[in-house]
Amino acid sequence: MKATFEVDKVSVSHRLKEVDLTIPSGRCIHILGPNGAGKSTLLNTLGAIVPATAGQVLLNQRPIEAWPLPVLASFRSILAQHSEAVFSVSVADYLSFFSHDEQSIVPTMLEKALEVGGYFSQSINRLSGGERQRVEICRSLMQVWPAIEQGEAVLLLDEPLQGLDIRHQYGFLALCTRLCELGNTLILSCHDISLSANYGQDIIFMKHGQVTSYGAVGEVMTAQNLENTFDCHFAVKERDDFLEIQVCAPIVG
Ligand SMILES: Nc1ncnc2c1ncn2[C@@H]1O[C@H](COP(=O)(O)OP(=O)(O)OP(=O)(O)O)[C@@H](O)[C@H]1O
Repeated sequence: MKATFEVDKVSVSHRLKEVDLTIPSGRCIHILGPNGAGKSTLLNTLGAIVPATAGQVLLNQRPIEAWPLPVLASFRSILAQHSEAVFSVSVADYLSFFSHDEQSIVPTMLEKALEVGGYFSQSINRLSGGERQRVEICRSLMQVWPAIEQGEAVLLLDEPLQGLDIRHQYGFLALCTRLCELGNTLILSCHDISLSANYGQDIIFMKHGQVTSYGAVGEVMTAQNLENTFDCHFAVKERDDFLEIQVCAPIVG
């Protein structure tokens, strides 16, 4: 079963305004927009955490609120922007709650990208912000790992790159590409425009609770769209396979 979203004129009071989107399965979609644009709200509405006050979200033609929670939880995972406090358990114990494998706690593909094995004996509450974020990304993916292996997962990640050092940012983005190649659908919010330009397949630009532009990176990653979204001057240059994004200055007045 491949996951497809149809978002039909979805509003959430004072937070989202008449959002229309069709999101096919197997894509790696980055949501970009300034603070307060509605990125987290959109992710939470797609994930059935925040209900729409008008319009409808369909997941595989079925209203999102009509999915039984245990079924939804078997293939849809959410990484929240701020992780909840956890009891003082070791990282190994924490992750083992979400493990589907008796041989090793963390799947090899995740360990290669996130390198959490070195923290197994440490208490989760004593990790640095970035270390904790890697553990939380790992947890969110392990939660639906059988669906990921089948290429049927929907991964909704709110600012997953937050706090990651450069090595783990690139490791994680390469992992995202691999997960989408398997057929999984990945939707994440991000504040690093250059990384999104080069690692996202599709971009959703948001501002003031509305989607201002949505499409393949090559079509929508234009200086005009960036300026409209962020109120800054931009230069976009294509170099070989690489899109170079320069922020020149905020638009004044
Ligand atoms: N629980 C809530 N109840 C009411 N309004 C909220 C709630 N959470 C967020 N908002 C408001 O909704 C708007 C969109 O917030 P949202 O968190 O979706 O933005 P965002 O694009 O994810 O921002 P950021 O980049 O700062 O994380 C903001 O104006 C915010 O103040």
